[in-house]
Amino acid sequence: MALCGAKKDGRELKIYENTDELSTDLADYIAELSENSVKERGVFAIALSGGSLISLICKLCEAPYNKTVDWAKWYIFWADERVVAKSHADSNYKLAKDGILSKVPVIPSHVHSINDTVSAEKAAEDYEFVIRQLVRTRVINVSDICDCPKFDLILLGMGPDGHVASLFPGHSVLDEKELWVTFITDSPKPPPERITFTLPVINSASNVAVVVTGGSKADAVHLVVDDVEPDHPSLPAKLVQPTKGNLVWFLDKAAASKLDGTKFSE
Ligand SMILES: O=C(O)[C@H](O)[C@@H](O)[C@H](O)[C@H](O)COP(=O)(O)O
Repeated sequence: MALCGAKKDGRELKIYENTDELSTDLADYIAELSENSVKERGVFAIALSGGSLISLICKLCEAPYNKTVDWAKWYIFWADERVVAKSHADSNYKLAKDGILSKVPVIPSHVHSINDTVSAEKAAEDYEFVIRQLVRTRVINVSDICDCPKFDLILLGMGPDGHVASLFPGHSVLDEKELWVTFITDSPKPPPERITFTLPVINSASNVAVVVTGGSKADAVHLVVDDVEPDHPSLPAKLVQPTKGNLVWFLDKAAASKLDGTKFSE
C-alpha cells in the first residue's frame, strides 16, 4: 500500500515499502489510464523510457492485466531512445520488446520505434514526422493550448543527476520550445547519441508518471520535490510540470528517504 498520496507543487507522491508494491500499483495505474483512454478515445497512446522503468512495469504481462488490458488499442512510443540498432543491448526498444511487448498482444504496427539506420538528427526528425501524422489522425490527441501532441501517458525514469528522458542538466535542449523531438550526441550517460521528447511535449501530456527507485536517487528526489535551492540550475526532473495534465511520482522508500516534511498516511 502506498505510504502517502501527498500533493507537492502539483505532484502527487506515492511512496512504497518496496519495489514489488510499487510495481503492483504502477501496473494498476497504467491499466486504469488505458481503460479510461480507450473508453474516451478508442485508443491509448503511451510513451515509455528506458532503464529500470521497464522491469518496474513488467507486472503488466501477468494476470490479470495480460487479459484485461485492451492491448490492441495501445500505440507505443519512446520518450527517449538511444541511437543504436534495435537489436543492440543498449536499445530502449529492445529492452521494452524483450521485457513486455513480446509477451502481450500489442499490434506490431502500433509500436513506433525510431529509425535506427540514420543519424541521431535524422532519427529525431523522422520520429517527429511520424508523431505529427498520428496527431493529425488523432491516434495521439492534441493539446488544448498549443499544437503539441497530448500523449495519454508518458512514463519517465530519473537518473541520480535529475535527468529525465534524455534531457540532462545544463543541456541546451532543455530550452527547446519548437521541436517535439530533438537529439543529442553528447549524453553524459552512455551511449552518447540519443533522441528525446522535448519539455513542451512532456508537459502537454494528459498524464506523466515519474518512477524512481533506489537510494542513489534520494538526493535528486529531495532537490526536486522539496524544491531545495529554487534558483539552482534547473534539474530536468523539476521542469516536468504538465500544464493541464496529472503528474504522479512513484517512489520506493529508499528513493524517498531524504524527503522532508512529508506526512505519510496509510
Ligand atoms: O534511455 C535512458 O537512459 C532512459 O530513458 C533514461 O532517461 C532513464 O529513464 C533514466 O536514466 C533512469 O534510468 P534508471 O531507472 O535505470 O536509473
